[in-house]
Amino acid sequence: MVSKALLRLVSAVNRRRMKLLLGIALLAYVASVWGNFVNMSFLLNRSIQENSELKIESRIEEIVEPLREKIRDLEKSFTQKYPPVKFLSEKDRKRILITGGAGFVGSHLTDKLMMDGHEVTVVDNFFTGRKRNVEHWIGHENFELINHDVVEPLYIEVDQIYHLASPASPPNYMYNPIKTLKTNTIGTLNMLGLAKRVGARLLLASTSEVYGDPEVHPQSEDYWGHVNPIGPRACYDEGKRVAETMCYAYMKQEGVEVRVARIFNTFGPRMHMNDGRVVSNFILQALQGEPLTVYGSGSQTRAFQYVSDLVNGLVALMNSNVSSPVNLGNPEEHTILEFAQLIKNLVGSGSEIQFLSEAQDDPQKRKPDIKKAKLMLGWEPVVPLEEGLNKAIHYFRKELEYQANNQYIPKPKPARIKKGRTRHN
Ligand SMILES: O=C(O)[C@H]1O[C@H](OP(=O)(O)OP(=O)(O)OC[C@H]2O[C@@H](n3ccc(=O)[nH]c3=O)[C@H](O)[C@@H]2O)[C@H](O)[C@@H](O)[C@@H]1O
Repeated sequence: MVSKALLRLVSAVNRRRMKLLLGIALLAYVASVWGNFVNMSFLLNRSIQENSELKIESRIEEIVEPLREKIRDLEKSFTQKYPPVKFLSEKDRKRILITGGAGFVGSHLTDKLMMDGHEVTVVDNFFTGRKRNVEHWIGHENFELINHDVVEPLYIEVDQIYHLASPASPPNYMYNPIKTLKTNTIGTLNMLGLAKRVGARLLLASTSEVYGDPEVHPQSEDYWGHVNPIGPRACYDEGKRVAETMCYAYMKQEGVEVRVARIFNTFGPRMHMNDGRVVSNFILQALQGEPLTVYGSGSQTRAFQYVSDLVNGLVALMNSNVSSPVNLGNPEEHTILEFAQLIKNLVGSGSEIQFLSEAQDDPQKRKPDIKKAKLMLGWEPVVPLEEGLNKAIHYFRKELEYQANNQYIPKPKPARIKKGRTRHN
């Protein structure tokens, strides 16, 4: 009896223990499944989180990189090195306006006046001028660049005005004759009006073209010229002639101080690749192994001056007391054919010479008489032709490389008038 009762007691205890053990095992199982689940979802969450963090990081990088680049550019512009500039006292420093200051001649004049220590304001409508020509001054405290067309009035305070704004290459000025006329007439009136208002001295960049196809050789300042008033060049030739007339009307009637430079053929770095004048055309053609295009027989003559000589002449004239017109040019005269051969040799090019039809009203002979400039300004050109040409060749070689890297090589422009509607009226 006792033993049975004992057995029952033991088995009851075991059952309870078994139940307890089973309960514990179940709990342990549930806990482990739960643990795995928590672990897995933790890992899953972490990878999702890491993934989206990566995405956010790369998005931030995308946004921030251009900003970083801007900061680098800004830092560069703060530390930009300008060409050396002289210090001028308040009394000697002038406020100078150069219209067409981003063009070929204008940008070299800008360099000289900036380096001499003056405050220079360049006004340009960028028809033939380019920002690249003056970009090395942008940000300098003495320099200002204004995108403005002189056909509209301009109100600024200046002491001197170099009025150069006008296309100067035949294909460019014939491209839109009405605009060329407006620039040289209304533009000059506006600048003379400004000179009158602020008491500034104005130098007009006139041209050897006022002598037209000359019947006097060489041309001195007292020659009145031989211009076809209705020919394709008239918009420029007559535009410049009336610009000279306006200068002397303002001088006589309003007491404006004027200077008139009659500029003969000029060449040098920063001529536009597409300029169309003979020097840039021949050099580009020779460098690219293309035929050198001679218009007519090539027996017509020109005398070429290097741009730095011209710039020195312009500054000397502006600061002189000579108010009558002065020729600025290099009297070394060559036929265009001789010139083609010289450029071919200097470039070392195998290009052929191709004779094309003659340009209408092309002056047959041109050579400046520069006695007046020598006597009254103490000025004469000093850069030998070949030295200047080598500099221009070096410049155009670099320009071709630059253009090739930018996938664009313009062909020299022929001196032909474009048909159809033109821009810039
Ligand atoms: O270079 C300049 O300073 C002058 O250029 C031009 O006068 P132009 O003498 O006709 O200038 P180019 O177009 O360079 O022509 C010079 C001669 O070369 C000839 N030429 C031009 C380009 C060409 O590819 N081939 C060629 O034989 C022309 O027919 C002309 O007889 C402008 O009309 C003047 O205002 C300006 O002062």
